[in-house]
Amino acid sequence: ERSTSGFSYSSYHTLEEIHTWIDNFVTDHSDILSKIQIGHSFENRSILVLKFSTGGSQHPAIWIDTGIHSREWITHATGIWTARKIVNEYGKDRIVTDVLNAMDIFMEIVSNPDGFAYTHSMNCLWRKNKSSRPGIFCIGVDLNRNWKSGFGGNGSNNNPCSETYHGPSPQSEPEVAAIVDFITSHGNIKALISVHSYSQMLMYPYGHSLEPVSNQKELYSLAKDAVQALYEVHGIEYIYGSISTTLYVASGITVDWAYDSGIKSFTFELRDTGHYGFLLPATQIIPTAQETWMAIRTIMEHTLNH
Ligand SMILES: CS(=N)(=N)C[C@@H](Cc1ccccc1)C(=O)O
Ligand SMILES: [Zn+2]
Repeated sequence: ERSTSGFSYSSYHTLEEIHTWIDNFVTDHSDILSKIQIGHSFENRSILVLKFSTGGSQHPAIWIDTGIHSREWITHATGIWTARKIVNEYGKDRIVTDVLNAMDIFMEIVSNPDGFAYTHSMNCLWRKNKSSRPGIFCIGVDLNRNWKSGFGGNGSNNNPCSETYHGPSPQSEPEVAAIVDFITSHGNIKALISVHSYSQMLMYPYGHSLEPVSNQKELYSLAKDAVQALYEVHGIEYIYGSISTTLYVASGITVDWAYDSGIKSFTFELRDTGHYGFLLPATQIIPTAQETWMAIRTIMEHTLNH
């Protein structure tokens, strides 16, 4: 009898429900799972990371974050389903078993806990975190513009009332600093996947510049394979390419910082293409998670072998 047996993987959940699920899920799978607190949010909520590990010390690892933009609820739900998929597939699926026998996986499901709580209480379309500073009367920094690479450049905004406000300085936000500190001190993260919604895209750096990254061919080819694996599940079509050429120029973003730190980095924009947008019905959670998993699994396999 799993203590998570009452949890619905086909529903959206509150922060408290997710934190309770994390505790129960770790208890149910304590042989392979542990919970790490990497910091606190601006409003002093715990920032939690799931660690999937079969042992060893400082295994090369893969980082996955969801929910950096709090209104993108499909991403947290996809993260939760993916976490269960990983533990269920270990020992069954050859790729997952090979990956976890050689690598660790770190997954941060609620990467913006203050904003996420706010989407449940006050404003379901809140995107930023909830930081405030003296003399500034608009709240929140865009946690996907607060990273060092290209900080303050085009595709970010220095107006605190903007949805893409980059904050006063790189890593000024505790939610970003916690990830930077964790990944930097770990020192052996090989790949990073940062999950957003919506648009149905799989992208890689750079966002801050139109210039191609040095291993553009590798990332393009992997994105192509991942998008094909995703398509084969439910026939959903993604476009793929570098962020700046596929979507728009955006500066101070997670994946550019990761890439500049020597990490192969990708970012997803999950379903849909705008019909429901951020308010994607819960009936699409499992189909979205199932197809996204096949793309993530493709990226994991490549990371293991390259
Ligand atoms: C709709 S949205 N806010 N997820 C779009 C998201 C696109 C993006 C993702 C990753 C890196 C750069 C840019 C953003 O502007 O932050
Ligand atoms: Zn987003």
